[in-house]
Amino acid sequence: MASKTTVSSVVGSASADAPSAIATVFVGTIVHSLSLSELEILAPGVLGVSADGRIAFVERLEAGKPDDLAAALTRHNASSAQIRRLPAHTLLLPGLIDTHVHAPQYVFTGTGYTLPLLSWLAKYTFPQEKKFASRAHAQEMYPRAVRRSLRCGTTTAAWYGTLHVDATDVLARTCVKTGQRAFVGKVCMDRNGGEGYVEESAAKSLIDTNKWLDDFEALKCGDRVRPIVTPRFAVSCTGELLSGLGDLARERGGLHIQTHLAENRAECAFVKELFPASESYAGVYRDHGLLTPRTVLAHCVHLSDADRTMLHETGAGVSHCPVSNFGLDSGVCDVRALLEAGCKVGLGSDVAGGWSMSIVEAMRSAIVASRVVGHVKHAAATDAHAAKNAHVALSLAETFYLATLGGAKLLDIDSTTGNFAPGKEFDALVVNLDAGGSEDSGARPVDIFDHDDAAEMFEKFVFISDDRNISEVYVAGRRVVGPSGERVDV
Ligand SMILES: O=c1[nH]c(=O)c2nc[nH]c2[nH]1
Repeated sequence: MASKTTVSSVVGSASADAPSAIATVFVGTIVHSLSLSELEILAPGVLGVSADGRIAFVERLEAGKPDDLAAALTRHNASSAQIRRLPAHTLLLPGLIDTHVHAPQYVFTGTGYTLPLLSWLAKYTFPQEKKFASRAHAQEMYPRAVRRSLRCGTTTAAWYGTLHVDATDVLARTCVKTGQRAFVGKVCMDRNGGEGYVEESAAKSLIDTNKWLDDFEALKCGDRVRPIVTPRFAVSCTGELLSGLGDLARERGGLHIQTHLAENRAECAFVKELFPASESYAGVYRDHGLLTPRTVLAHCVHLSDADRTMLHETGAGVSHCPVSNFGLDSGVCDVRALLEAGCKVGLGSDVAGGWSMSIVEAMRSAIVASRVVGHVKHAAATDAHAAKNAHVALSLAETFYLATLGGAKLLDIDSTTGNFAPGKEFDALVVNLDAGGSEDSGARPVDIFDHDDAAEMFEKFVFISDDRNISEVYVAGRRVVGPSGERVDV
């Protein structure tokens, strides 16, 4: 499809230049995270986006005082900007961040949830991933996965591809073309793969990874789509490959790294057999130079206190994937313990271990998972005092932080995205809570009533909305999903 940028699809276009004029001003209910515990609800609020796609200002307006908006526009030199008044029952939110998702697995999402991890990999995952040896297959499937992710409001994704250099190149190009902010990884594995789905040696895997990184540089897609070094997990990588990838990430200027850690008990036992000299599964990655402040570790369900301390001390962070942890019956991650240990945490859909691309679904499941952890601890507590202090479940504000600013911190892009702090790029969702049908059709995912205030509308977004409610998606000021859900070609 031909490249097309319409005036209405761009509220600005991010560049590194000096601040530019304010192009668009949104007026309505604005919600974003200031920190783990602070959710700011501006009802009403006003947010200005510069012509360069960055957030120029965001502030509260005094309800019922129209002069307040005029004063804000004058103060910010925005009187000639386009004003977008958001209707009632509409929220302006920062874009969602999926810190762990497998693009080739999109094709079998929703199937296979009767098998545990290692059998599931053998039966579903490796046979499907193998098909991406064909570039044509990748060209057909990857746009579907990335568009679905954008449609669910994911403005940044950390994608796993497959072993194949060519197909992973297609994935990166798809992210560039569709406008999603992304990290894209060529998967590496030199043992314990499926039939015909394993690299012949550590050396070959490293040669291919270097080639893929060289190709990536040649794409010249700037910072918005970046490579991420991707050893699949310790089960499928020899020590030689793990160390080689750790060295490569360091030598190439501190590249991001992603892998899986301690998802399932059988997997943990297997890793113990494969790496008897390491202190723990987390220790395997540390011993091979893979725990850095730019490392994203998916799952982390079965960790000890010492492992959590190790993650905190190395700066490596966790992608919490609750939907997948339920889907593959892997266990329940204690996110509170990770946060208390000072670990960075974001949310991951982990399609297709997870059955949904939606980080909103991940938020709901994160709340449920955290409550389950609390009940289990409560039941195990030996006295009433211990039971009372057993656990504090994740709050709504904390969970939204994990889905946005927490994910940005985990990926080390929080100076660019994650909330609406001035200077960041405008990655945002317009959420229409009236979407899906007429008021009396019974077809709406969300029904808003007169008694619902802004906080309650936001709570309904988290607990009962679906992708029909996400009417517009912006990345760096560019609209990548349109008002009625159509894709804007970029
Ligand atoms: O949920 C998961 N999905 C995967 O593809 C995978 N590979 C290793 N470990 C994994 N866990």
